[in-house]
Amino acid sequence: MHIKIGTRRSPLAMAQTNYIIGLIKAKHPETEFSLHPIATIADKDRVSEFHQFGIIGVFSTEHEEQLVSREVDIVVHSLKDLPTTLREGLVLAAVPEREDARDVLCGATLDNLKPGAKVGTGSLRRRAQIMSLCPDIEVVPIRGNVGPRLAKIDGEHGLSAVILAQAGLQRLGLAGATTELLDPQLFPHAVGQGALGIEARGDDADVLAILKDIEDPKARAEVDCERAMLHALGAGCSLPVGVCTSWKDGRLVLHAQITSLDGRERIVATEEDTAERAVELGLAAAETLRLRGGVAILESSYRSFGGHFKFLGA
Ligand SMILES: NCc1[nH]cc(CCC(=O)O)c1CC(=O)O
Repeated sequence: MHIKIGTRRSPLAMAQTNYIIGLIKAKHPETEFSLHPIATIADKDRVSEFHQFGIIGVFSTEHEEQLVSREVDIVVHSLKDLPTTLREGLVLAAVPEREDARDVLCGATLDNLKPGAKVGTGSLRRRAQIMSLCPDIEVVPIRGNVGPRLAKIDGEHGLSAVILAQAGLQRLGLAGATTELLDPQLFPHAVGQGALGIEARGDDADVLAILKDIEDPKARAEVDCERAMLHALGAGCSLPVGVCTSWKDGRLVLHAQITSLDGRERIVATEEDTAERAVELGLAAAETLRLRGGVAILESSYRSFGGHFKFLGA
């Protein structure tokens, strides 16, 4: 069996793709692979902030074309960057074991961020949540690969800290840069964060059978529930929706938070159910957030999209 893999060229995408090749080879040593690198919208447009792209898949649109045209057979995604609606004919074929899903600070820690300190992040969720915890700091929008983002700490932009995902740092061998793991109950992470997802064609039975062998049922239940919630809210990964999924006596517990962009308003919901009802659990959490006014906050975040080239308030 020969599997063609579509991948971005960024160090993180390459590390993730190679990791998945290793997982598949451990179960099916005879499998051969070829890599088909591609530039996504996110690679071609290095200027816009992510939320300006709206809820389209800035990392996934070109990949889905590669899959549909059969140029490639599978694509490895950071699940948090994969929209909750896939292109017709494509499926989320497998979710392997999840890495640490937490967000982290690199540079200054929460306790020693001084008033006026600058914290770098390109995500509206991280922006809203750090403003909520530390109202007197300044958030500076940054994007780019993980390495260059770390290099901005204490550099020309005067950033005291940047917020990143622990999973990405670990996959790049850069976890030594983490100075504080943020408690996900206080600082919930993005839907799907820390998990990889492999997208394939829904009718490609041979490939789907191989991919099933690297699935982790717990990780799958977690991301199914988180993604069902995000889908019901109509939100994408860059909106201020955070989650923290845990297990209690074999049951899945979903804690979710919507934060206003200025950090002043916070709507939370905590629901639990069995793993088999992961999707229903996600929908229940979305409904609770809606009843508590969370959707109104998201709608006002959407309105701040509208083609502006600066963050609201930045
Ligand atoms: N949006 C970029 C992105 N996509 C996935 C990760 C990290 C790895 C993961 O969450 O699985 C990152 C970098 C970051 O947010 O720090």
